[in-house]
Amino acid sequence: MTDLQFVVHGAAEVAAVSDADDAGPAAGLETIADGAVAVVDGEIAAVGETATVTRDYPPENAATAIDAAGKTVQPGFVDPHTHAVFAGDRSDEFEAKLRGKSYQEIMAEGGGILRTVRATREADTETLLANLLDHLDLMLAHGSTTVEVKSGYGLDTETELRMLEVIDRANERHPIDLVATYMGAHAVPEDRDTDEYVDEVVDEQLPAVADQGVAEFCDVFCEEDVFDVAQSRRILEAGRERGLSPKAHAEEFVHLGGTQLAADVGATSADHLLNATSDDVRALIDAGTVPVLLPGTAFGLRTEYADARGMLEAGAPVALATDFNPNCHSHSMGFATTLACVGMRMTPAEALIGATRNAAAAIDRPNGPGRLEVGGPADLCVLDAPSHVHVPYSFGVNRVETVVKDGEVVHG
Ligand SMILES: N=CN[C@@H](CCC(=O)O)C(=O)O
Ligand SMILES: [Zn+2]
Repeated sequence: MTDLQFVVHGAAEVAAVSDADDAGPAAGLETIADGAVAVVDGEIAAVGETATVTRDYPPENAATAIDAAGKTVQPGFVDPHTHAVFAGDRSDEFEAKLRGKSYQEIMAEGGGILRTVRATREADTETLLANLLDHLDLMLAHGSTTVEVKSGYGLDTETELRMLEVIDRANERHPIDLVATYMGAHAVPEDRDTDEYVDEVVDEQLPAVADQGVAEFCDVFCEEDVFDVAQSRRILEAGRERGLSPKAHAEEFVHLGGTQLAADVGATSADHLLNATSDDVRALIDAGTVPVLLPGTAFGLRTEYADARGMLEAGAPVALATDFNPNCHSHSMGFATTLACVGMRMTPAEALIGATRNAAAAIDRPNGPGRLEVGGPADLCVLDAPSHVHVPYSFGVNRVETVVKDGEVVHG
């Protein structure tokens, strides 16, 4: 006996995302007018026109039914790049940047990441957990149902482990599925030699993280005046030997070679890519490494955006993320899609695919979240808007009305 858990019906549009049968950046998106979705035992049992779906799955038999007249049903967003565990407030740096200070100048003065490191080390674990849960509540309200979270504001074994423990505990009690990334190589701690710190990451932090089994990925900030390509390679290879899949922050401020490195080490994703070249993009495609673009970061720093169009036209599965962190204070994947469209000339359909299915690929979830298809997990949003286009179109407004995780209403 199966339980009809949830039916949403009469939707102006169901934006069904699945694997792409054809080539093309938005392939795999099917929009169904007067659509419906039925969920049985946490899995999507039917997607299609309301008349067809409700014949087999009558809403009156469902534990929960939503009449979605005038509304859109789409997959829950997958946010594959955040730094959401931290303490402290850097809103004054936002003002300093508006007055003309650069991110690197702030960092060189001991602000930026290192300032958040000081605040995070001083914060107790319960405070870090409460902060993360607050951020996750906002992300859920904006339609994210799976979120990657990095450590990297500890930069010592004890605090890095505490951050990862906080992610693990939040994952236990929050509806959002969390994916943990260890990023001890997010910055070089104050008054430390970089090579010595890389030794610590490789010989002390990584083994401790791997022993605890609290992270799936290992990330590194491969950037001028942070970790160079050789240091980044050492860390990512050491992580891989200990079972952590590589990721890299690459070509954010200068072109250093982090993208080629990500491809070389078989990274799951290479992120930022503001200064990546077409050869870099080719290397990512050949290696099966997903490019993750973070348009909120470029927007907040008032820099050029990454070349999303060039990547899409080369055939890359461009993913989008918020990059939520104290320097990029947006919890909203919807806003990321607006910036992707307006700032990077992606279409709303490409942005939806980038924020769902491609984003799931960027955290190595190729068959689960970020899709709305029969047999997939019932993670979806109902938008108070008549089509998926209204998400990027309605900038500054959250169109997410209801969020469903595993067939249960968890928001709205
Ligand atoms: N660029 C490096 N790391 C973060 C910023 C972290 C911070 O400034 O606190 C990012 O991906 O944007
Ligand atoms: Zn980042």
